[in-house]
Amino acid sequence: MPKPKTRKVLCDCGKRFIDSQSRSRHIRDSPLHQQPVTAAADTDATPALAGESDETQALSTGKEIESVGRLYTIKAIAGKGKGLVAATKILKGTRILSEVPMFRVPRDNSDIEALERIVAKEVECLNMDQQRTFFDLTNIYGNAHSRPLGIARTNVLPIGSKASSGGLFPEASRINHSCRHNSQNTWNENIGRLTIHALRDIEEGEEITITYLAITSEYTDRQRFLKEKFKFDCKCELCSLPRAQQKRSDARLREIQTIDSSIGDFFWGGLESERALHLLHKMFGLFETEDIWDGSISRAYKDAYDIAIESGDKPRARVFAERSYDARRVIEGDDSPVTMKMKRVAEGLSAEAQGLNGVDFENWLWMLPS
Ligand SMILES: C[S@@+](CC[C@H](N)C(=O)[O-])C[C@H]1O[C@@H](n2cnc3c(N)ncnc32)[C@H](O)[C@@H]1O
Repeated sequence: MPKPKTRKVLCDCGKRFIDSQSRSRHIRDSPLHQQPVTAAADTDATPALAGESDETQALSTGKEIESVGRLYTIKAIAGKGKGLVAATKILKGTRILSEVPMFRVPRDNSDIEALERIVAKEVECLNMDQQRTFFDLTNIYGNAHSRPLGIARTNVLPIGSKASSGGLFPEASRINHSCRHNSQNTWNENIGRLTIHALRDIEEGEEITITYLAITSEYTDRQRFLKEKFKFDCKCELCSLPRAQQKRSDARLREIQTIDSSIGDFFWGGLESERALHLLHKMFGLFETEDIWDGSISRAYKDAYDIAIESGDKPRARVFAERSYDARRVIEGDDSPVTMKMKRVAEGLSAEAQGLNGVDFENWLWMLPS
């Protein structure tokens, strides 16, 4: 009976888990990882935008809001209220926007009256322009709360490494959801701003989207969650696939989750490192077919790094650490604490030339037969 290893699986929020399955459950269920919200927007409103985001200080131009940096425009989008649309081609890894919040609120909703008081006080402290921006944001809570609280709960985005608070953002809170999102929102503690990065090249005129889902689940689960929490039927590219393709996509997403769960077995001695790497290699293939380019990529490379380190395999660990770092730079930038940490990890391991290239190198890396 192999002796269980004690190495833990680290979540982006800083919590440690005994295996990847527990981490996945935590990501799925924890409010820490829940994304923003909203309701149908009134498309005629013309908000004055706060001038706190450097790339995107905005000018009101009638029904559309143009950004000075010209990376995006805020405009009405059929069936979605307002949203952000690329004003030019945006390359993968570009920081599309970085914003300080208008104000922060605790994400613990257990004492709703206390929360209501906090929000009311924060709104009172905003200047006139900021108040206009705030009150133009959408409110999916109708009369269930006061309007300020409804808006705050609808649009709050996670802040901080533990995401115990959330922020209200003049522009980032306008970003709509897609299950095949092309951008990623991250709180960057080093610069005290929320950043939005392009996960892939985004064409001029294409909508900029993030995901409101903690993990990409199957079609029916996605639809149920988005309807319950965000009050809309998702008709994104993935959700609009013909039924047969939808089923194949669901099967791939299930397989990704199964592999993610089994990787944890390695750390308990229930899976050989070679088998664990083969599974991760398969998962990368599934990511590619499913067009997934988000934090899953850097997390999977980090898992591969952990496996190599646990096996005392520094040459592979170095390559996986570098790849995790590269993937992290794309979604968060060089100045994020997580990226910087991964860079230090990679640099702490010496590079060993394998004398291999292309397919041969990949076969060596993933322990595949040549
Ligand atoms: C945080 S807000 C996004 C900005 C919002 N569209 C606005 O006009 O301010 C989230 C809300 O936008 C709408 N929304 C977001 N993504 C959507 C989508 N893919 N399809 C339809 N509506 C969407 C929903 O009403 C959702 O509750």
